[in-house]
Amino acid sequence: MAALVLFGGGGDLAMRMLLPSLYFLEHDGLLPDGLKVIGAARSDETREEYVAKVRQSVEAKAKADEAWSTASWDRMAARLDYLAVDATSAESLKPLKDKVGDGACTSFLAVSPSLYARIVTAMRAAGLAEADDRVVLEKPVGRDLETFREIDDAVADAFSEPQVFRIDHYLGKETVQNLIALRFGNTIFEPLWNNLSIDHVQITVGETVGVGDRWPYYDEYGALRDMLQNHMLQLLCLVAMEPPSDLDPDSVRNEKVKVLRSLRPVTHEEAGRVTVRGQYVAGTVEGKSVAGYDEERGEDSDTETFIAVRADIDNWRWAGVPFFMRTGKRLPEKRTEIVIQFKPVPHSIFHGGDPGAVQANRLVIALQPEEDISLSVMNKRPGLDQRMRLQPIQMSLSWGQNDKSASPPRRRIAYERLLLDALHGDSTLFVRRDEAEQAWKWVDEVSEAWRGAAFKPHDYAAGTWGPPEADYLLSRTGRAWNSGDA
Ligand SMILES: NC(=O)C1=CN([C@@H]2O[C@H](COP(=O)(O)OP(=O)(O)OC[C@H]3O[C@@H](n4cnc5c(N)ncnc54)[C@H](OP(=O)(O)O)[C@@H]3O)[C@@H](O)[C@H]2O)C=CC1
Ligand SMILES: O=C1O[C@H](COP(=O)(O)O)[C@@H](O)[C@H](O)[C@H]1O
Repeated sequence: MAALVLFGGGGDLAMRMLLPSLYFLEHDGLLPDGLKVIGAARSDETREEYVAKVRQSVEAKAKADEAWSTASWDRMAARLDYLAVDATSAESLKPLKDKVGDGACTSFLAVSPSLYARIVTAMRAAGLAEADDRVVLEKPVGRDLETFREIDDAVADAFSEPQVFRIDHYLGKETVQNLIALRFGNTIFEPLWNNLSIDHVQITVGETVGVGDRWPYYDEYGALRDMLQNHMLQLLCLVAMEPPSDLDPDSVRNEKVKVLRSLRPVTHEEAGRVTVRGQYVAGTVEGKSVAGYDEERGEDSDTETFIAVRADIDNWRWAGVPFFMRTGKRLPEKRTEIVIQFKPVPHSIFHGGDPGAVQANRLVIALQPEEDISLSVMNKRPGLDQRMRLQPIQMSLSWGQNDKSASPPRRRIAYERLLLDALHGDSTLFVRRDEAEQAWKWVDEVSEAWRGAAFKPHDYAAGTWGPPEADYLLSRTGRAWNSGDA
């Protein structure tokens, strides 16, 4: 790969995530030899101004991670270039093509998705969509199945599917990949990974941040389209998919598509029972008073900033196993986790005295704030009690737990893995067109089921775990969300 072009190279995503990721890859000697990195946006800046801006952002992040080295930065700076372009105009992109030269080019569209169709059309006319070139698209592509198809048709006119890399940055997170290792690199879990042993699955993505200045985008999308359509359904797929025959992109993605196709549609009649919408009002988060969503936006809105859903997967493995998902802004904690709740023992021999003496096993795959995989198992409480007493203990299955002397590897930005894979042409951790279509189809059904006043979002105070209805979603089935205390 000769060049990586960052359209929107001066924007928030590029400055906070992409360029620091490229620096870390450079620091670890992982960038391809000779790769040029070209920022491209409309702002009229010189190369020197752009490089200085990038340095500021990268240095702060690298120093915080104790990975700053001027030698690494000098190598990275030598690759950097900038060109002022209007990426929607083929004429404007011609000088960019000259800068890229004849080698293969990967273009990352870190711009508003509303520009994607026009940009890829212009790229094609400017010679930036040749057979060896690739394009990386940020989510959300479209707002529903129809708009996804409109944009993706334009992409498909310029690039063939193997050249298209649709990013879902959750797939670049280390623990998400570790889930694949856990499931398919061990024999002990797979025989239990079905409706005979698993009671239910929970996926929580809790954020303390509010929507703030992002409301022009967010108000049109809401939590359903911003988080559930992509990150959360991807996590669900990785938990629920059948073992692929290998790790080839199509083998993995074929299995994920099968899961998405097996999701039971949410009907208008069922929506009140299996979905909960919420919107934060003023409250307190991490000790600070914060405004409600409507106040941030400046007028009333029916956009949900919280969603909880019960999804059912209609296939042999998962029949009768609900997947509960919830995500929201202004929740009490930044906590992202997958909980696999196993069934209780069929008959307890440990009775009397201890209420709930035998607790069912629980596998918690934590992605944030810490990465960890832990399994709760029952253990004898030490002592000479006449009746044997049990207690749950947490077995950590994470890296480094057995070697306390080893310092853990730096926690990588999810984009490091994904940028590297895109540069190498490996699309295993990227979303294929039919996968995105299936996810939109299910999400469109949910959105359609919400028609009518009954489905306006419930208020929840900022700093709480959403409206009480989200707890009823589980409690009415005799279950409860993981409190995260264990
Ligand atoms: N920020 C984040 O954390 C996340 C962002 N995303 C997605 O990433 C994408 C970018 O988001 P974000 O960085 O926040 O957005 P910003 O608004 O911060 O940046 C957009 C960039 O696009 C450039 N731009 C706009 N129009 C053109 C044009 N016609 N030609 C060339 N460049 C143009 C702007 O620069 P200029 O005005 O100089 O042209 C700017 O650099 C979006 O798709 C977003 O949904 C996804 C997940 C997280
Ligand atoms: O894509 C998005 O993700 C972030 C959450 O990402 P995380 O890696 O910090 O969990 C979310 O805040 C944002 O609204 C959404 O667009």
